[in-house]
Amino acid sequence: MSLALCALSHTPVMGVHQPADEVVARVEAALDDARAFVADVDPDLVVVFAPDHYNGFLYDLMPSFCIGAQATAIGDYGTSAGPLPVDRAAARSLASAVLDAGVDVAFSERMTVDHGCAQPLDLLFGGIDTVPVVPVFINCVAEPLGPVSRVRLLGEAVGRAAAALDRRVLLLGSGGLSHDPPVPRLTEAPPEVVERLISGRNPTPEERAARQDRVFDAALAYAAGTSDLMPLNPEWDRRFLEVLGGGDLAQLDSWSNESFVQEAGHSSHEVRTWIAVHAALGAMGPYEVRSTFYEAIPEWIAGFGVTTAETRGR
Ligand SMILES: O=C(O)/C=C/C(=O)/C=C/C=C(\O)C(=O)O
Ligand SMILES: [Fe+2]
Repeated sequence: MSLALCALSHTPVMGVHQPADEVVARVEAALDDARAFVADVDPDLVVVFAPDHYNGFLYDLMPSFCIGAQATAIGDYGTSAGPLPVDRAAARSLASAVLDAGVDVAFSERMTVDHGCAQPLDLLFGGIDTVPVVPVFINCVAEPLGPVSRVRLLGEAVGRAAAALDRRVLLLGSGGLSHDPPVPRLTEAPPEVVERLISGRNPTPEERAARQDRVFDAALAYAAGTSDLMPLNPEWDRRFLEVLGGGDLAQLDSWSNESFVQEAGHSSHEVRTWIAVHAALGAMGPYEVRSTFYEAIPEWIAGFGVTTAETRGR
């Protein structure tokens, strides 16, 4: 049995509008480090904690958390499409254990995932179908959200259950850090967008392309300094990473949801996936960060981080 962790930001803009070559090279080097770490861990199961961006989870029924026993990726923003090789027995076992621990996780036999789940698998494994996975959805965009303490408890419960599987498990977190890309919000959107957030599954290719183009255009404006989207907050990002590295995750319980938005943008809630993976790893004892990378990358509207960690003394 072993647990290891990799957490990384995702961005729809990667490969579309690139930052300077030296920035891309630094990101690639960090991803190379992460890939080497993952190759060394040689996981036979990846538990991937990911948000969704109104592709699989909409306001017709929005759970806080959901474990998928079967899942399909839609292939947005150039990420891989198709069925994920979900380990159904492991998914059921994790879901049962998490429920037993008192965390009311939803369970799906038809989960749809988007780039939030597929991009880190593509980046680390070269595809979404190379290693058995269990996808764990964490709602990071659709307000209202529960407190981050619940995310920590979810992570701890998954970590304990994953350790009991007697497998080499990689805990993979996807999202964040500070960023405020143009993801619509129920309370502010015009009626036609509200309807899409409630029941807009399976848009036409044209509708999807228009949505994606809006994000790409927003990234261009953001990089050019002509956007009114909120600035990245590297200072906040570094403070957050420091807390995670230190292992005392309960400190984050006092960070209110409003403070995330005010200091680091609406989509900084995606760091819930980082909290979950660190809590999961920490559930089995103290851990050590093996590598960490951070850079604010306006071209990608992303405080971009990559962290690997494993149980101390492994
Ligand atoms: O316009 C929409 O409905 C959707 C927009 C997105 O999916 C934007 C995604 C942005 C990220 O995933 C990010 O974390 O920056
Ligand atoms: Fe995202």
